[in-house]
Amino acid sequence: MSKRKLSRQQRWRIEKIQAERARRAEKRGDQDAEKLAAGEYGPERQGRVTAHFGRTLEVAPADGGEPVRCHLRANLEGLVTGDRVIWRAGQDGSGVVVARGTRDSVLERPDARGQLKPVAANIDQILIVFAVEPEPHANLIDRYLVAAEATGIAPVLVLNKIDLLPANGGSLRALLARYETLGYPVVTTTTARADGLDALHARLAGRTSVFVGQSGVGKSSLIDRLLPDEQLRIGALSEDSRKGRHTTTTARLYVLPRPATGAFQAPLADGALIDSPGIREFGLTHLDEGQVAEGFIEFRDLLGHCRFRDCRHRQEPGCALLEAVDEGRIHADRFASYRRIVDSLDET
Ligand SMILES: Nc1nc2c(ncn2[C@@H]2O[C@H](COP(=O)(O)OP(=O)(O)OP(=O)(O)O)[C@@H](O)[C@H]2O)c(=O)[nH]1
Ligand SMILES: [Zn+2]
Repeated sequence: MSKRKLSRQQRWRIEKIQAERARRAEKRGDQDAEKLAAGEYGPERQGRVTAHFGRTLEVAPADGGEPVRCHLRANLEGLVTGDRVIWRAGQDGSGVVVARGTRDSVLERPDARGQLKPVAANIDQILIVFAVEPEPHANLIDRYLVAAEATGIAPVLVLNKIDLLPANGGSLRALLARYETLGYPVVTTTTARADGLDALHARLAGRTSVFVGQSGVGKSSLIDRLLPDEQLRIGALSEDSRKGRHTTTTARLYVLPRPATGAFQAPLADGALIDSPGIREFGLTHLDEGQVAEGFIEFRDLLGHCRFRDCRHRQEPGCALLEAVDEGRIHADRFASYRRIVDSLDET
């Protein structure tokens, strides 16, 4: 079969599918309009998307209660987990989403073709999980921080498995102190003690968070402890797995239950966790050299102050960054890390 013929056939198929989709969407739109006009839907309510499967969404009512399966009005596209929406309840227990609220933040991931797609919205903080074992390199922490800074979402460093920390704190404590000096919040955790997650609970309260970090640092263990309601998670998973390969891209929002014990029990506001395998693998993708430099927060005030406008901060005279390194205002390790990350961009 010739290439041309194949592509014509493909085009015909695609057009047919699109026409069918448009027809269905129109029909659904007409039905919606009729139902909305006939008062078959209740009043407008606020909610938040907890999961999405194509054009079907799960929406948690803002005023509490079980999530409701909703479909989208024909003119709404591209909603993701975490989106704030206006929805109306139908008479059959399902609902319709009629509007999307503005987003505070969006987390994007490359899809199968390498194009960035939003996967979750309205995230307040990215929890970068590290552990005493496997021991993190400063460079790895910096990579995550740069990636987080590029999203505009606040990063938080979580050092897990502190039960394995030597009595004097070891070199890791010193490393993390450096990041605290830069202004990054650091939380330490252990799943080995009942009170090991107290500081984390406090950090999660009232915010929407995602966990990222390299394999083996304890993300699953932490999340299992935060969401002890196994049924909830297993139910969500089996539902996702029916969708086959979509599992990796479908993010789910969990409202965190209040901790049953501990000092934080009463005053905590509800927190939420958005999780998916794709989000956990979040790392350094699609950044250019400028974004990497911006991702080092102590560089920011200096950028644009080098003698040469196109300074690459290597050995140029009058480089504001190199001067700051010489004077100790930028830590030499952080600068070395910056260079390593930039060099790795050239390789890809
Ligand atoms: N000593 C100690 N071990 C822990 C702690 N938290 C988790 N672990 C162990 O570390 C190992 C890895 O934990 P996981 O929760 O699977 O790590 P993960 O980050 O989810 O790893 P991936 O699923 O590969 O991304 C397991 O054997 C856990 O039991 C902790 O606080 N202290
Ligand atoms: Zn420079």
